[in-house]
Amino acid sequence: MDQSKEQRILNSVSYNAVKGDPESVLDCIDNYCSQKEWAMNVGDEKGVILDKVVEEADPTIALEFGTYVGYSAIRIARLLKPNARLLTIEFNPEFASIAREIIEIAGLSEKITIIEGHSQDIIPQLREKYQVDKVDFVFLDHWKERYCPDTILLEECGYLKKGSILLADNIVYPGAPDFVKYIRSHKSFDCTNYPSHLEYMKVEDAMEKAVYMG
Ligand SMILES: O=C(NCCCOCn1ccc2cnccc21)c1cc(-c2ccc(F)cc2)cc(O)c1O
Ligand SMILES: [Mg+2]
Repeated sequence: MDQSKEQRILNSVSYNAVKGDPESVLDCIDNYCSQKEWAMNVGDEKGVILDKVVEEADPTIALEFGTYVGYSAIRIARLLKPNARLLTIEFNPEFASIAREIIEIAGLSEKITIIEGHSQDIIPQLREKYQVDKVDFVFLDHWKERYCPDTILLEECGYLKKGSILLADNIVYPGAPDFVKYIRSHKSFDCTNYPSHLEYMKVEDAMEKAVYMG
């Protein structure tokens, strides 16, 4: 059976990256996806914005929706302080298993927990099953129509505290108009837009940061 694009990305990382070196894994994925096959990683341009917001948040508990092959999970986890951890949710089992291998190559398996399932089912389980009390940083990069309902669910479940930072990918392309409308009009969120480009393309895109004010 033909290999998937995601399997080919894993092959490239496994062959070219330096084991235990997250930067070399990120560079390998960016090189492969800009030169060989486009893939929906946040990429190196928007990745710099992600880095800056993660550094600003300096999270103890970080949450990500949309693991894919683990690129942004590695980007986030490489910046976390010693006892901090990232929980990342992926609903596609093939993607989850490929991400697990790529994260292992990056040497970040101890800091990252991949949870397989749908965000709407996992979010209510985070407290009991994953000992999560509050979430300091959330990266939204899954189905764009889930950004808004999942933000509401996070708030309703009481995971957001004063200063919790949300960062959403693909605000322009593919776009998340209902999320943007909701978050910018919500009195408890302080929003900032970061214009950028779609990963590996000249197409316009943007990220939106929303700080929860309690
Ligand atoms: O669609 C995208 N991402 C989402 C994947 C599925 O996510 C599903 N998914 C992952 C956890 C999870 C948890 N619960 C439910 C669904 C859950 C996505 C798409 C594009 C894109 C841009 C241009 C194109 F021509 C085609 C595609 C770019 C991006 O940066 C993206 O992030
Ligand atoms: Mg994205």
